[in-house]
Amino acid sequence: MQVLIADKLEARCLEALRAAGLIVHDRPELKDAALAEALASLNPEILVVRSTRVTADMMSAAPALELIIRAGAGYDTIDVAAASDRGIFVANCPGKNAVAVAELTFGLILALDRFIPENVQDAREGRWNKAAYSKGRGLKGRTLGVIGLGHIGREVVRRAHAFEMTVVAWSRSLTDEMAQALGVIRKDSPREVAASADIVTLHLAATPETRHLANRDFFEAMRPGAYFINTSRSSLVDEEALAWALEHRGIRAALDVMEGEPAAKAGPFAHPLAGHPQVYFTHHIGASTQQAQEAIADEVVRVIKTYLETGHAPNCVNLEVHSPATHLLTVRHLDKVGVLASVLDEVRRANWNVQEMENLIFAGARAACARIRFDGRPDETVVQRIAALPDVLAVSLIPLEPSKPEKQP
Ligand SMILES: O=C(O)[C@H](O)COP(=O)(O)O
Repeated sequence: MQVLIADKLEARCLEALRAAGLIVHDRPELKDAALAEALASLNPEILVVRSTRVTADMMSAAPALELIIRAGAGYDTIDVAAASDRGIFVANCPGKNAVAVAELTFGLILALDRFIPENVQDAREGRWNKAAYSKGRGLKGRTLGVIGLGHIGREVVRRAHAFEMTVVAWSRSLTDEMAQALGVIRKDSPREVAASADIVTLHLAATPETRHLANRDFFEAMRPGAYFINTSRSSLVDEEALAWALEHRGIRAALDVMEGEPAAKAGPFAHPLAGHPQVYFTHHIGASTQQAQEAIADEVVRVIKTYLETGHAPNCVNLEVHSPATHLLTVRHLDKVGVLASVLDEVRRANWNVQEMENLIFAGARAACARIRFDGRPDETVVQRIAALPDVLAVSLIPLEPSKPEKQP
C-alpha cells in the first residue's frame, strides 16, 4: 500500500509507517494542481494532509484512494461529500490538538488584557511605556463566554477555572447536568453568551449552520469593550460585523483565523483589519505545538494501522456506523440495486459461512461499504471476482485475530 503525505508531519509518523511496510511518499510541498498530478501518477491508497485542500477532482485522479486522513481536527478543507460518493473514508484526529488551541486561546486573552504585543514592539523600538500599559483588567473574577464545548472548548473551560474565572457557555447539546459537571453556566444561544461575558471565545467547527454565527446581532449584544477571540474558523465570523463592533462597541479582537487566510505556509498577507489597533492576528497556529503535532502524528499512524488490520477507519467522519468484526471482507461499492446481491452470490458460491453482514452507508452519498464477517478458507480468486463486479470500488480481505476462547469455570 502507498501513502502520500502532502503536508509536513513529524518524522516519527513517516518512520512508523515505513516500519509497518508501507510505501510512504513524503511530499509536503504538494498542493492544488501539483497534488492532483501526484495523486494521478502515484495512485496511492491513503492520502494524509494537514491544511492542504482536497477536492473532488483530486479524488477522481486517484481511483485506488481508500482513505484520506486529516492530520488535525477540522476537515472543512476536504470535500467529504465527494469522498463519500466515491466510497472513500475520511478520518481526522479529534482532540489531539485541543490543549494546544486552548493554550493559544489563553495566550491571546492575556495578550489582549495586558497589551503584550504593543509592549514588546515599543521595547524593540526603544520606548519605555509603563504608563500606557498599566490598564490590564485582570482575569480573576471575569466572565468568559465559551461557544462550543467539544474537545477544545472543554480544555478552555478547564483553564478558565484555573484563572478563577466564571464561565458561561453554549453548545448545541449542552444540558443542565453537563453544564453542572463542567462547572459552566448554560446559556440558551451564542447571543446570550455574547451578552453576558467580558471575553467571548469561539470553539465550533465550520459548517453551514455555524456560518456567520458571530454576526451584527451577536456583536450588538456584546458588552462594550469586551474581548473577542476566534481560534476556530473564520467562516464563523461576519468580518464586516466585527469591523462595526471594533468601531462602535470598542471590542478588541484576537483572531488566529481570518477570511482569505493564505493557504501557503509563508508569503504575503493582506487583510482589511490587519493594521487595526484593536485586532491581533496570529497565523493559524492554534495546533502548532510540538506536543500537538507529535500526538497527531501518532494518531495518524494508529488510524492507518487499524485500517490495515481491520478495514475500519477510526475517527471516520463519513460513515454512519462502526462495528468490529473478526474475519472480514470489506467491499466499498456504489449503492445501486443489485450490487450487494451480486457480492453475496459470490460469497455463497465460495461456501463461506457468513456470520454477520453490515452495509454501511457513507453519510449523504451514493456509496456504501459492505462488511461481511465469515468463516471459511479465504480464497484470493473470490476476492478478485468480487472486485471485478460492476460498481464495486474496492475490496479488501483481512484475516483478523481469532476471538479468545471463553475461560472455563
Ligand atoms: O483544524 C485543526 O486541526 C486546526 O485548525 C489546525 O489546523 P492545521 O493543522 O492546518 O494547523
